[in-house]
Amino acid sequence: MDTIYALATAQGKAGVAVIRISGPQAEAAGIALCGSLPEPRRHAVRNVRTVHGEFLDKALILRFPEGASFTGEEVVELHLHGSVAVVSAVLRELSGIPGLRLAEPGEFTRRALENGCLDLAQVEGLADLIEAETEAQRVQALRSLSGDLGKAVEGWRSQLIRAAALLEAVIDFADEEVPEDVGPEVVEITTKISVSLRKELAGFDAAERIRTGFEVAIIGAPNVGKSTLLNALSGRDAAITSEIAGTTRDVIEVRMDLGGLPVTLLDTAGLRETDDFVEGLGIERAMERAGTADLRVLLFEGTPPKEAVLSSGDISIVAKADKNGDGVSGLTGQGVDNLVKQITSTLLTRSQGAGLATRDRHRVAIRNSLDAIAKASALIDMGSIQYDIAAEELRFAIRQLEALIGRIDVENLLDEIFSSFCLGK
Ligand SMILES: Nc1nc2c(ncn2[C@@H]2O[C@H](COP(=O)(O)OP(=O)(O)OP(=O)(O)O)[C@@H](O)[C@H]2O)c(=O)[nH]1
Ligand SMILES: [Mg+2]
Repeated sequence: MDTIYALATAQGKAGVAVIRISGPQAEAAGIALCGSLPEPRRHAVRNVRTVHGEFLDKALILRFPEGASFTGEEVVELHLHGSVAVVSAVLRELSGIPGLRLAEPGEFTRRALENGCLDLAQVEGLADLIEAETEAQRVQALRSLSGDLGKAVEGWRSQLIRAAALLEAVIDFADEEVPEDVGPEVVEITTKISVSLRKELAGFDAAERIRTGFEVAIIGAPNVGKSTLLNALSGRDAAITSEIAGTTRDVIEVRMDLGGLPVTLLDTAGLRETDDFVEGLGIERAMERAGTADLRVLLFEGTPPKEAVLSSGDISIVAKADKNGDGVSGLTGQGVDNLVKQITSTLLTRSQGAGLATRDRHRVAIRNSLDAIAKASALIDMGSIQYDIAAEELRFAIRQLEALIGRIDVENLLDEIFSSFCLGK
């Protein structure tokens, strides 16, 4: 196993830069650079030098022994001055030590997974935490990182193993005196687990939205002030506005933090019949994105349009409140705070009940597991003659849950998951 190293902090000037070294030669490499290392899990200040004794930097050194580090391996951390020159000098020195090489993106975390320090769902939680930009994302990512999904899966798994074993015991005794019927006990287990799995599925949409963000589309007729409102909501001049109807063509996206929720606001082309080819394309895009958005804010003047594009929970609001009385005005800011509150509370309601399953991969595994458990229950109802097939279904359900946390069958997933990690993580 190679010893790997990388800059763990961001590139560029900073107060501190941390270089992390992990693997069987981490301590030897640390000693080569620093002369000596602190006690395990303690820190010490050392002069970092080249092998020829040239002084590179004065640094804080941390050492974690094998079995008590993030990766599970020997780890040495060099907390250097956050200088581009210092970092490149130390990296250059490390590259010259035989047996050491630069880590690939996510490789430290990959080793943590391989050494059983984290399960796959925790690895995904860590990736989410690093990506997190809002409070709701931070809280959810920390929950994933804590291993709650793994614990839940372990519970379901051990009960399903028991259920399958009960069925298999009956099969093994088939020619002998028939033991007490295990059907009712197995069905009790599968029913209980199905309820839990269904609850996880129910919380998936909210959790997934918190992870990737909600989309809110501003729609309405041309010239009602959609782009002006987007600019007012986002606090910047993101979209072109003009008195010419049909100004906006492409969908303009602005990322925002609303009450801790990640939200992408969409400004769209004004909806109307048009002979203008390009405007027509814009309207098609507007309809499409508005259709898939989580929430639509319909701006209108005069009588409220009976728009088929709206679904329940959507917001329609009078535009240009400065002229029309009630409603919202992107121009003067009137009613903007209220609209923000309304959007935020709608989305907060939808983000309630977020579950532990945050990715489509989780949803599919839970769905497959549930389906197999349902099949098993139906087979058990048909009598002990079907117990062997029912047990097979349960074994399939167990494997789906095992894949969920990376116990089995995940080699092909790893490259994809780790490709989203940055260098040094
Ligand atoms: N009085 C008033 N004028 C507004 C308000 N919002 C926008 N306007 C004006 O209305 C015109 C159209 O504004 P836009 O924001 O470009 O309208 P839009 O809905 O994006 O229009 P399209 O992109 O063509 O669909 C501009 O001249 C704005 O200055 C408002 O709240 N009050
Ligand atoms: Mg516009």
